[in-house]
Amino acid sequence: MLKTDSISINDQLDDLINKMDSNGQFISIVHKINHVDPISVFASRPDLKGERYYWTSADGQLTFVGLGFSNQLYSSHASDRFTAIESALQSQKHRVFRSTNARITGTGPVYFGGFSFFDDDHKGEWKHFPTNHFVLPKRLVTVTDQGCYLTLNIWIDQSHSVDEVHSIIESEISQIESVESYEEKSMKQVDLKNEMTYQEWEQLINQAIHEIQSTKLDKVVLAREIETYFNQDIPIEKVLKALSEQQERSYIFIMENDDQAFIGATPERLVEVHNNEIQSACLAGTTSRGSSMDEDEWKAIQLLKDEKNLEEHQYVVKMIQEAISPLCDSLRVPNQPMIRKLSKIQHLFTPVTGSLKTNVTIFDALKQLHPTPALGGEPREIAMEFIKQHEPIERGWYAAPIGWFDDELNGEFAVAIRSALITGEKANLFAGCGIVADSEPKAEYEETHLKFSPMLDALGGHNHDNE
Ligand SMILES: C=C(O[C@@H]1C=C(C(=O)O)C=C[C@H]1O)C(=O)O
Ligand SMILES: [Mg+2]
Repeated sequence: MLKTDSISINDQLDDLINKMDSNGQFISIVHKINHVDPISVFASRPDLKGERYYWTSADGQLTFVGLGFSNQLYSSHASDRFTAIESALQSQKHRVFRSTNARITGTGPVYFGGFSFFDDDHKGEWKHFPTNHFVLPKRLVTVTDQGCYLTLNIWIDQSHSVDEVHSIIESEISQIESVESYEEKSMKQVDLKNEMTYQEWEQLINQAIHEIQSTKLDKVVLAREIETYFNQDIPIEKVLKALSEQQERSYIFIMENDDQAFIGATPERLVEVHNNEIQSACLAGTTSRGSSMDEDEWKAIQLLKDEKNLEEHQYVVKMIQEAISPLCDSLRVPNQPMIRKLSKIQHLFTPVTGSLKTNVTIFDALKQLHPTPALGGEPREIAMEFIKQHEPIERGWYAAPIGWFDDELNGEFAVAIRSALITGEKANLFAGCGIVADSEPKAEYEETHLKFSPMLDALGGHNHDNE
């Protein structure tokens, strides 16, 4: 029997089923399980392909695997895609049962998903990633420093017996605890297309620079896309494993919807809220890693004093500070950026921390923050218009907020960069960079090249464009 310290879950369930109204409701049963390997858990259910989610926080302390959808939140045509999700959540009532007395972050009714970059619906490549979409996984495995947990989110009504629910719990636990280690599969890239030639890129960047010099536009982030084809359906587990091994200090994510998967390893936190404490991050300004420790350090020092990169960075700091301060009782922003080193690249980084005013939620913060000038530009509206008019790709969920939240509105969102949309044998990769008055098309092109490389490496692909 599943026991809490005082009364068993069975007694509590019995009570709930007896008193429940005829509509039924979601219940969330949280149980501590033996240690499991999250990638193997993800790979263990190919039958649930199209309904699997994966998330590791950038500090590596929290990993989620979601298998099967129990509930979905979305609202097409909402004027405000962020508040619409918060309202949809409020209309759900969840009841949580725990087999330990502790309330562990990331267990219970946790929703995963994201928003599109622009607020209008898209029709092209991103058919299964609408303006907003969140799922409550049927099975959620949470791996933390304190142990592993299985949450089962199931819908019950008066027709369920306690014994039925109990046997579901037992069989799910034993299935998860007995998953076999994931064995890697191999595949080969067969083709790679650049959606834009270098000449088209150069023209686009020159046009942006011209607007920056002659209008109110200060900065605009422009992206390009490459499309790669493989000799078989891309085994997403393989890409996940490679990203997990190769990318440090990054959020590793997979969101599967129907026959598409959005995957990436992004270093950029947009917002985290935990018990009223808020954290955001300014990440903009880029250089490569050095081939020796000395060269690496030299590049970092150059980046810290490079006017053009500092300008790119400063727009982000100023805007995030202005966006969050009305939501906070207190806010801390260091006045100098530091360096954030990733496997192939280093960035200028300024952390932002604060205490939220009462009744302000993570959705309020998302609404204010997206898109920051690290992904959109400055001023926001002019930059967004420029992107819409001139960038020849569909952004979909690229560079948009993705993440999770729970029933107490704690959660974390990252911006979905260093990412790819996978559809069968095809992977569409995205990479962009901040254009300011002193930008040079060639250097910015090389910067996008660097930003593609972690995802291309994880796929086992290669880029021909500046070889
Ligand atoms: C837009 C991307 O990255 C953003 C742009 C950066 C820059 O131009 O220096 C750095 C980090 C990110 O905020 C991307 O990786 O696609
Ligand atoms: Mg840049």
